[in-house]
This record gives sequence, C-alpha cells and structure tokens, in this order.
Amino acid sequence: MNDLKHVLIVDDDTNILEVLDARLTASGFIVFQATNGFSALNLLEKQKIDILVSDMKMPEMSGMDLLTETSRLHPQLPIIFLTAYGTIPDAVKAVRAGAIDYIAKPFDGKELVKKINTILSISPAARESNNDESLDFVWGRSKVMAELKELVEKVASSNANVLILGESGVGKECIAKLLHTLSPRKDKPYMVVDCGSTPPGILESELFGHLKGSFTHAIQDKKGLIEAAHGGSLFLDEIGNISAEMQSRLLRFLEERKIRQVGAIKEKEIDCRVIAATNADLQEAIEQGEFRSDLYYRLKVVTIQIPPLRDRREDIPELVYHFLDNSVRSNNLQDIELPDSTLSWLTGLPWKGNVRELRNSLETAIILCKNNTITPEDFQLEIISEKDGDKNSQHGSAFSIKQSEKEAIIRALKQTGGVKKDAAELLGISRRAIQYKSKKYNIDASKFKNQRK
Ligand SMILES: Nc1ncnc2c1ncn2[C@@H]1O[C@H](COP(=O)(O)OP(=O)(O)OP(=O)(O)O)[C@@H](O)[C@H]1O
Repeated sequence: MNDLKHVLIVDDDTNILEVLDARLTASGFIVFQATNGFSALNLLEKQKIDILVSDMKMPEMSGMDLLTETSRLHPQLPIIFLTAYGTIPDAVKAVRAGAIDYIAKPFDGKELVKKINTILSISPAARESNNDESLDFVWGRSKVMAELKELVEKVASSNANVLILGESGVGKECIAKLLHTLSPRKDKPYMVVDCGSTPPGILESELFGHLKGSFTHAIQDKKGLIEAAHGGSLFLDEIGNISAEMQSRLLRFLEERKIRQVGAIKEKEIDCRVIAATNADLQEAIEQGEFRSDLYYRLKVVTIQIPPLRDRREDIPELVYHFLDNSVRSNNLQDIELPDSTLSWLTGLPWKGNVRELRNSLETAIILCKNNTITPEDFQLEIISEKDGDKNSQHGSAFSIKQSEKEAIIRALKQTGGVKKDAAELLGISRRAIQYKSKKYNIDASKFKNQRK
C-alpha cells in the first residue's frame, strides 16, 4: 500500500525509540529512527517523511534547534515534541515557534497515535491557517495599540521596508510576522534571521549563501536566507548588532536588490520585503559611529515603535486571559481561576521583560497554583522582588516576599520530586539561585524525593 504514512522518531534514548517504533508500527505507520538531530536532518533529505516526533532535550542539537532547521528546510513538515514533566513552558515555546503539538512523557501511546492521525488528516494549508498568527496576537485596549494596529494593517499591503523598534519582549517579532501574514506575500516564504546571535562570519553565508569550496567548511552549495525569502518577506531581527562589514553588504543588497553568494561571480536578483527589528537605540549607535546612517534610512522607510507594556497597562488583562486560556486549552487543564485581586496586582507590576515576561510568569503560576486558583504567590520570584523595588507601582505589596519565595520553592521541589535543577527551571531561576535559596530557607530537597505531584 502506498498510503502508509512515514513517521520519523528522534530521541537520544534508544529504549524510547524502540517503544515508540513498536507502538507506531503496530498502528500501521512506517517508522524511521534517529538518535540525534543531525541524523534526523540527514534522513529527511533522503526519505519522504510525513511527520516528525522528536524529544525536546537532546545533547548536541536540541529539539528547538531541530525545529528551526526543519522549519527552514522542510517548512510543511509537522512536528510533535515529546517533553519531560515540568517543561511545559519549553513545549509551549516550541508550539509557538512552529511545532504542531507536544505530548508529555511518560507518554500514552494511544494519545500519540491519535494526535498523529489527526494532524495527518489535516491538509498543510489548513494546518497553516490554524497557526494563524493574527489570531494569536492581542491588541488590547490601549489607544496606542489601536493606532499601531491601523498602521500595521496599512503598511502590510505595501512593499516598504519596515523598522520595528521596542524593548525586548514587546512583540516586535510578532508584528513582523503579522506584516507578512497580512500582506499579499503571505503564501510565499517568511524567513527569519537572528542577526544578534549569529556570529559575523556565519551570518554572511546564512544571509547570502555560498558556493561549494568557497571556504574550508563549504562542503556543498548553500542557498542563503535572502534568496530563500524570494517572493516573500525577510525578517532581520536584532539588526543593531551586525558588524560594519555586514552593514555595508546589506546596504548594497537593499539598494540593488541583488545578491552574490560567497565565492560566486554572478549576481542574482531577489524580490523580498525587508522587515528589521531592534531593541537598540540606533540613533545613538549612529552618533557613536557604530551603525551606518545610510542603512538606517534604507531600513526605516516606515518605523513602528512598540511601547513597553508598563506604558500600556490597559492591555494587560486581555493578554493575561489570552495566555491563561491558551495554556489551559493546550495542556488540557481544568479551568483555572484568576481572581480580580491577582489581576490588579499583575496590572501594577513593572514588567521589565514586557509581554514575554508576562507570558512566562503566567505559565509558571499555572503550574504552581493551588486549588486551580492563581494568587500573587504563584508567580516568579524575580517579579516579586522587582515589584518590591518599583516605587511607582500603584499596588502595594500585601504579602511577605520571603514567605512566598519559600513556598514557591517548596512547591516547585514537590512538583519535581526534589530535583533542584528541574525546580530551578520551573521557577525560571538559575541552579545556583535555587541552591542558595534552599540553604537560606532551610529547605531539605531530599524530603520531596518521593512526593512528585
Ligand atoms: N500583543 C501580543 N499578543 C500575544 N502575544 C504577544 C504579544 N506581544 C508579545 N507576545 C508574546 O511575547 C513573546 C515575545 O514577543 P516577541 O518575540 O515578538 O518580542 P520581541 O520584541 O521580538 O523580543 P526580542 O527583542 O527579545 O526578540 C512571544 O512569545 C509573543 O508571542
């Protein structure tokens, strides 16, 4: 039968691979195994694969890295992640980054088969529209965001370069994706380049591509991301961090709309809409001679400035309910209550990490809350301390910071069966911080060894 579906399973634990293989083969799938991300990518080159099921935590190439690579090389391939207990925030992150779904370990084989069948029964186009970013973006109630919405909708249909400015976590990347999905280019590729975290030498070949043999590790021709974005949009994130040399190469591309792969002689014409973002002060960088003003003006044909969350607190309630509903739905949780007192406490916090911090903190609170009711004590420790120091906040701190810190640590340790590393991850603090705080509050982690909830 040609109809049998091909599933690629990736896990560094061969026992899990065997169990998965047996289960999926018995359910009528043709199964391929890989013990790491590199072999998975290799197999994807050679085999027709309909769906990929991968562990999140693997040495060398993590599940998230594999997701990034597959979204680039095989954008239509659906991915399901297997996640360990307590890594729901990671899994939610993966789903936001483009994975279709996730399933927590120890997993129920039946549930996995059901998920695979459901996903494979949906056409790729329908899957895309399920992932529609515009449905996932909350504009809120502030005047400034209403004006921004109008601007985004107006600019989306044009081909103008857009520069998005704002602090980290305000939603620059979301707006960039919206500009693409609301544009006539929406069915064409949308390529994201993280200029900030890509080393300069690699960035050049990532953006422009290279020819085999053009440098020591160029073992085959590689298409650059600019070329991959042909017909669609190119999002250059953290543009403020690129080297002087890359600035001039980008400027040339923006002026001539042509690229030359590293090692190539011929140029290629490229039609792509360029959206850039930064949380850096580019004006100041220009004054300091660190950023070219001609590139700045090329990029900022239209500028979209997203204000920090603390300057648009009216948006917080809608965002809170949006993240709460999403989490409850995607984790199949019972309804969780968020009393008005918690909501007004949240509305008064400084949110230095903006919407990202709000979302992550809520995910932690959802995990840590008791009796399905979220109270201020269920939130990340850093926020509570920041709140304490935020003299402008209108809502006074009505509880003991120390006590809530101690309780949060105890609850996290119970949840993770006394494993400090996992508890630290749950709470979003470092391992060193949990060591220090357990000592400070006299908490004996070993007491929770057999108490995992
Ligand atoms: N208005 C919004 N509605 C729903 N989710 C949002 C909104 N704004 C931001 N988020 C969420 O907050 C997180 C951070 O957003 P995003 O990555 O777009 O921020 P950023 O400004 O690009 O951050 P950075 O500068 O650190 O890259 C994401 O998970 C995003 O989904």
